Amino acid sequence: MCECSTVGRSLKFFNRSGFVGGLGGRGGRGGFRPGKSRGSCGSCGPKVTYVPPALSEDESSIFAHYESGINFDKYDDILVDVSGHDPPKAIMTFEEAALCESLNRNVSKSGYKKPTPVQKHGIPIISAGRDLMACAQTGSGKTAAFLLPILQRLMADGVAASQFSEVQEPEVIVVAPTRELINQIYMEARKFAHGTCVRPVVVYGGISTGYTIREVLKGCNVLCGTPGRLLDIIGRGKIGLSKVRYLVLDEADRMLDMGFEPDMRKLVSSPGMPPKEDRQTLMFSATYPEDIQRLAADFLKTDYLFLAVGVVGGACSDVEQVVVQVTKFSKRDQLLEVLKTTGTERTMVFVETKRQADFIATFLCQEKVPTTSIHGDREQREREQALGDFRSGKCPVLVATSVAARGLDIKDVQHVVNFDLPNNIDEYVHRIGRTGRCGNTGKAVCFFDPEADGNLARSLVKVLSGAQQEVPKWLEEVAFNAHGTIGFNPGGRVFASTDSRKNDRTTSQPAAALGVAGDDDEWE
Ligand SMILES: Nc1ncnc2c1ncn2[C@@H]1O[C@H](COP(=O)(O)OP(=O)(O)OP(=O)(O)O)[C@@H](O)[C@H]1O
Repeated sequence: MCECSTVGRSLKFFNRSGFVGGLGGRGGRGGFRPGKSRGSCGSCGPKVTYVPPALSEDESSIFAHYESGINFDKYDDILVDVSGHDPPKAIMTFEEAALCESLNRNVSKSGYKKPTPVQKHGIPIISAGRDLMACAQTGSGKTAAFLLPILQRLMADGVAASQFSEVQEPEVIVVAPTRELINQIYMEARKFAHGTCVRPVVVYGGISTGYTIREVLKGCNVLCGTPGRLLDIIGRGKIGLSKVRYLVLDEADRMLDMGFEPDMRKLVSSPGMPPKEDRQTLMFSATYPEDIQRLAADFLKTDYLFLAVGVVGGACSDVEQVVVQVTKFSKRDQLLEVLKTTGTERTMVFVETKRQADFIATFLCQEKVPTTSIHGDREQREREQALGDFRSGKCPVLVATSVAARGLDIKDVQHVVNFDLPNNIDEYVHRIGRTGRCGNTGKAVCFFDPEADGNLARSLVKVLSGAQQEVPKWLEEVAFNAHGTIGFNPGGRVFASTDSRKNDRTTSQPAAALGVAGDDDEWE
């Protein structure tokens, strides 16, 4: 998606506010000069010339990881439901996965001792050649659940990247909705494939197309991409699809909602792409509205398996959720109050709009809170710098739009603040899932303005009770008043409870009505 259309808005804001940067000491005005590159599609505005810094080849950086937390073993208590015909038996250990030696070595260097439930079930399902729609809570290891069995198959078959081919023919395509997330998935693939002949490559908007093509032409077995850039590279004839064996949709519900669905349809109908009967299609997310599940079936073989770890769409129970009643004008002071208690602990603050992200980040900088920001109006260089400064702890506060809501796995994020609530509950579940990952605990504070957020009250109450969190009395009242008594059942579920093939009736909100990211940001 091209970002050109947003320049005018940003310029106006920056000129009026006199903002001169300070978001983590970088970025700011420089990125918004007229005439400076804003386009990512390559066909409008000046060419994007950004080339990301070379990656370290040092093993300690490739295998850097954080420790699993005190609740890691509690994953085993979560109910798992696999539906569909004849599912293979789950594995209990990585040894049972019978990974080849180099993959096994990379798994242990990554600090993985035992598989999480989505891995215990997902690995044998994928190894058995089945299509899969998998749902498991945020931070519970879905990435390795698809990467390990795929890489195992490629390694067992002796697949090797060829740098002598003008058209690269990857065996695997992984798509995800945001640049930072696809880059993270690529880094995981690179880690697990380390020291083998399998070569992952990543393509996404905001970086030089020439550089991207050169990287692809060095050899490509696992192509990770955001949809727009992926289709662009395919359209330039640099990628042949006839060898694709695996198509993975991470954040699958997002990839199939109205924002990305056309691109996904274009991808699967691109020349050379094997039909669904001749490839394995794998979908992963923590949330799956039922209508998206139905739509997803178009991409999957009819005998696909549905794996649900816990309640589909449920929030991670390792995150303590607190809801604070606010008014529009008290939010900024309350944010400062919250940040006073969190001190220098890493905190993500989610806001509704790009403009609001800049505004709040500037405000916090002025209040001497080292803060940076990430959203779709920042150049890729700035986005990566912001994430780097947040990861390193240089800026312990990151103000973000929903562009950072899904998938990002950042060490030591202890707090998530929903300064503005998103307009759909799934987005809330993903946002708070940036903390409390891999068995660690975390805290999420959400500012609830009854004037603005009343429509979310009911689903919020249900998410809270579903994750055994305290539901404030006032919130129950708001939910009750917003919807009356009929159909209001705080203890009930707002989620698609399971595989939509089991249900005749649709209970969830149509994805079309949910909109896309839940804010004004462009994701790709
Ligand atoms: N078996 C394991 N043992 C230890 N750590 C693991 C294991 N599996 C995954 N992890 C780590 O847990 C963290 C979360 O994993 P991952 O990012 O794959 O979660 P996810 O389920 O995809 O989350 P989200 O829904 O937010 O995208 C990562 O740092 C990953 O390296």
